[in-house]
Amino acid sequence: MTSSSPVRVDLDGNTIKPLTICMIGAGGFIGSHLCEKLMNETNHTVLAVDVYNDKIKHLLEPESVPWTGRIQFHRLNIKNDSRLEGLIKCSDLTINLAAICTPADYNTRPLDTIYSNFIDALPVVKYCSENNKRLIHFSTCEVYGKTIGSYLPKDSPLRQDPAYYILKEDTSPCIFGSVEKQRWSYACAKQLIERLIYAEGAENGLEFTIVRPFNWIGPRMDFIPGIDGPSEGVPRVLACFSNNLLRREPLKLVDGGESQRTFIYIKDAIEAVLLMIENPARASGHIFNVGNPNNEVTVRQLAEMMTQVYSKVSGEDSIETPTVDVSSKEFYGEGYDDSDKRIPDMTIINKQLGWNPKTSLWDLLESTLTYQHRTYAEAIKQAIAKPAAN
Ligand SMILES: NC(=O)c1ccc[n+]([C@@H]2O[C@H](COP(=O)([O-])OP(=O)(O)OC[C@H]3O[C@@H](n4cnc5c(N)ncnc54)[C@H](O)[C@@H]3O)[C@@H](O)[C@H]2O)c1
Ligand SMILES: O=c1ccn([C@@H]2O[C@H](COP(=O)(O)OP(=O)(O)O[C@H]3OC[C@](O)(CO)[C@H]3O)[C@@H](O)[C@H]2O)c(=O)[nH]1
Repeated sequence: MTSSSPVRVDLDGNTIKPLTICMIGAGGFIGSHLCEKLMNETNHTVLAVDVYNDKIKHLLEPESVPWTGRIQFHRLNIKNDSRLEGLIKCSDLTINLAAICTPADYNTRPLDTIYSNFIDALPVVKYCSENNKRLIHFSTCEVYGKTIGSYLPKDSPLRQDPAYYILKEDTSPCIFGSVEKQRWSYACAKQLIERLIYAEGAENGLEFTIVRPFNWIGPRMDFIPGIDGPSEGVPRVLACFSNNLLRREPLKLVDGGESQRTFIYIKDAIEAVLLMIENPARASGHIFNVGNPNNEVTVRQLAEMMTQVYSKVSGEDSIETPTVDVSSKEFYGEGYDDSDKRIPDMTIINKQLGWNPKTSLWDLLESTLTYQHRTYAEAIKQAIAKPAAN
C-alpha cells in the first residue's frame, strides 16, 4: 500500500482519518518497525524523534519513495530540547518509546536508567496532558518483576498453578528485589511512570494507552558488539546469542540459563500497536500485555534452538561446545537479579482489540537469524581476520 492506499476502517467499521504521530524513540528497534509499518500500510504521518536514525535511514533517504513527506526525522534529545512540546502540540498522538532498556545498564548505570525511564518521560506526559493529546506509552513486562510462584518452595505443587505465575495487567502484583539489587531500577522507574500516567488519566482526563511488551525480538534488535556497537557492550539476549553464533563462540548462559521467557516476533507485536493507534475508543485507558504465551522457553532452550536454527540458515555445523555457564555477577556485575518467568495473560488485548500473535519461536528465529547472517557474517569474518593480518 502507498499514500494512495484505500480508505482504512477501524474495528467498528468507522473510517480512520490520517493522523500525525509524534514518535519518540523512533530510531530504535521497535520504532524502526513501527515506522516501516506506518509508511507501508497507512496514510499516517510520522514525526520521528530520536538521537539516532541509522535504523530508519532506509525510510528517510530515498526521495522517490511513495511515502515522501509522510516521515520527518527530528534529531533531538528529549532530556533538554524545547522543540519537543511543539512537536507534541502539532500531532494527534504521541508514542513514547525512548528509554534505556538493556539489562546490562540497570545495575551498572542505575541513575541514567531511572532518569531515562522516569524523569525524561515526565515532560512528555505533561505536554500530552496539558494539550489534550493522546499518549501511547511503552512500559515493560518487567513491571511484574518476579512471579508469586518463585517465592514458593521449589517442590510446591502450587508452582504449577497458573494463578501463581500468569501475569495479568489488572490483578498481578509487582514484585521487585531489594534496593541493593539495582536490576530493578528500570522496572521501578517504569512502574512509577505508569502510575503517573494513570493518575493523569484519572485526575486530568489524559487519554492514554500503556503497552507492556514481553520480549519482542527480530531484525535490527540492539547491536552486534564490535560491528555496529561497542566491542565491550552487552545487548539483550537475542543479539548476545547472535553475536556468539556469528563468531563461532559458545553462547553464555547466565546462572544456568534457567530463567523463562516468552518471545514474540516483532512483526506480530507491531500489528497490535497499529490496532491501538487506529482504535482509540477501544485502546484508551487500558494497559496491554503484548506477548506470545505459546513461545515459552528457558534461556538454555533458547540457546539450543538458536544454535540449531543458525546451523540451518548459515549451512555451518555448530561448534563442539555450544554453551558455557557464567555467573550473573561475572556477566552483568553486582546488583543483577532476574525475572524468573514471564507469561502474559491475553484477556484484555483479546477483548479490546481481538488480537493474537501468530508466529512460532522456530519460525521467528529462522527469519531473524537469516537476517543476522546476511547482515553481519561477512563483517565479522573481516573483523576476525584483521588482527591476524596486522
Ligand atoms: N524490545 C522489547 O522487547 C521491549 C520489552 C519491554 C519494554 N520495551 C520498551 O519499549 C521501548 C522501545 O524499546 P526498543 O527495544 O525499541 O529499544 P531501543 O533502545 O532500540 O529504542 C529506544 C530508542 O529511544 C531513543 N532514545 C533514548 N533516550 C532518548 C532521548 N533522551 N531522546 C531521544 N531519543 C532517545 C534511543 O536512541 C533508541 O533509538 C522502550 O521504552 C522499552 O523500555 C521493549
Ligand atoms: O548472553 C546472555 C544474555 C542474556 N542472558 C539471559 O537471558 C535472559 C533474557 O535477557 P534479555 O533479553 O537481555 O533481557 P530480559 O528479558 O531480562 O529483560 C528485558 O525484557 C524486556 C525489557 O524490558 C526490554 O527489552 C528488558 O528489561 C535473562 O535471564 C538473561 O540473564 C543469558 O543467559 N546470556
